[in-house]
Amino acid sequence: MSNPLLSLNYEPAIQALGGDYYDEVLSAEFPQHILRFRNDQLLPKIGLNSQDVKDEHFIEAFGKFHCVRPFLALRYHGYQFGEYNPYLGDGRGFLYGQVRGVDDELYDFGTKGSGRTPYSRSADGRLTLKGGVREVLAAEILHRHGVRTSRCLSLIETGEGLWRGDEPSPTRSSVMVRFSRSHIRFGTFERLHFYKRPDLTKKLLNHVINCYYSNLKKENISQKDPFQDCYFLFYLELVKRIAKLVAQWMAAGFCHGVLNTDNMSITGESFDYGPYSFIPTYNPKFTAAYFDYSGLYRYSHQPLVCKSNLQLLQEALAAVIDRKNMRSALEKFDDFYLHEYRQLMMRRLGFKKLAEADADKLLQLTIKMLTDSQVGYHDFFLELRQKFSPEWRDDISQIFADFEQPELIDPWRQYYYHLLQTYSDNELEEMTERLQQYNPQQSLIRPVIESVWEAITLEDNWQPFYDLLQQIYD
Ligand SMILES: Nc1ncnc2c1ncn2[C@@H]1O[C@H](COP(=O)(O)OP(=O)(O)OP(=O)(O)O)[C@@H](O)[C@H]1O
Ligand SMILES: [Mg+2]
Repeated sequence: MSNPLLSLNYEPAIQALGGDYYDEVLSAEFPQHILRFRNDQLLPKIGLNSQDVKDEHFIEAFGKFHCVRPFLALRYHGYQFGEYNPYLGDGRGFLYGQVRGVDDELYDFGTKGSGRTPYSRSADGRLTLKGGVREVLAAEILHRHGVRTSRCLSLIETGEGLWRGDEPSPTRSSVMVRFSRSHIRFGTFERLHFYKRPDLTKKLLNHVINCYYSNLKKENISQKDPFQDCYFLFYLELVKRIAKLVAQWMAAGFCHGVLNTDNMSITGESFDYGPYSFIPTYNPKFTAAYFDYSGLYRYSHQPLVCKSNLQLLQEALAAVIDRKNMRSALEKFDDFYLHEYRQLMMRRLGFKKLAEADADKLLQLTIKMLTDSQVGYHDFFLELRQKFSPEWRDDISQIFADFEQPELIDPWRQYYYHLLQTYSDNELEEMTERLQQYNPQQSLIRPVIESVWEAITLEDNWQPFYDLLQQIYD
């Protein structure tokens, strides 16, 4: 039987742009291929039935890379911790192929850990198995939180021993295939600016608008240049998407860890889950990456950093888009962000339509209570989901009745009670449903990941990993 993953109708959209944007590369050959994760939820999105795709098919396509298509290591630069780095690019991955989803949108299969490329510098082109496991888990839980994220399609253990400074070594190896809207990064444009190629910038931007912002084009066709009216709208839409994305991270309690411009997608999708961490308790200074010595990418800095990355991008896009227009678009970032963050936090608290002043007050009291009490960030929302009862409207003493430090929750409790007063029985029922939808059962704080990894590394026991994935979906 032919391999459904190999017989997909691959569209060479990036390849069609020409060789200025990539290098053709080969995959590494691995001593072993053990499929550790396959994402059956993604297969229907590309028109495949999971029963038709066997484990061997994943291994053949995404472990052994039996395929004649050229694999493309994409070229990019980026600002890393504030410093411009012109030595980046896909150093351990490539664009495997692009496919049209059943929703008619274009998707990328991108690898991670598939071998050395011209951009590997002195590194090995590999991904540790732990790194792969962490990325699979982050993407799935962020998806559960409603974050616009890339997801892993497969993770295959590859039987090599890797040496890493941040893992006991030798450590096990893997290769991952990521399913995303696009692997075009802010840094892809920054590189074109660095080489002073406005022609290539414009060509790539037109491609991005065509594929990922096509609604703008339909609404704004002008006679002379069909893109001319879209450029500013594209940047405005990107500002909106990034503001929304960072609000989604903040509400989920997610700290990405490495918000360099090479890790920011031009489609506004979230990706690259390396040293990320979910905050255990509400702490603005929480920093995920051990090498982030100054705390530049700490939890509370994320909106600011994303805004400043958007500002840096203006430099690269100025060859095509009017600077003044981009500046005025970016001025809207804070409003977009606050609007989204407020709304998401209200949903986690069970509310849908609160007046802005009420929402702001409840948000402020929630953050104060979470900060002062240092109750688990995830635990608080999960307990709210589990304990919430329509009876809270009529009896304030039932609201978080057994909270350990009652004086710290009291102002929050009073206000929450006050807000419930106008709610009908029906509305309270809807709140119960909303609390379930927006507050997942499962958390992904570090000890949770470490315990899954411990079972894998000590006993080669993968059951806790599969159980955790199941709990994420529940
Ligand atoms: N083990 C490695 N071998 C070769 N290059 C590497 C390795 N680890 C990181 N790099 C390169 O270092 C740069 C920054 O790495 P970073 O961790 O942000 O990206 P990545 O995780 O490899 O990939 P992606 O951003 O696609 O998730 C990239 O150019 C990346 O390709
Ligand atoms: Mg990266």
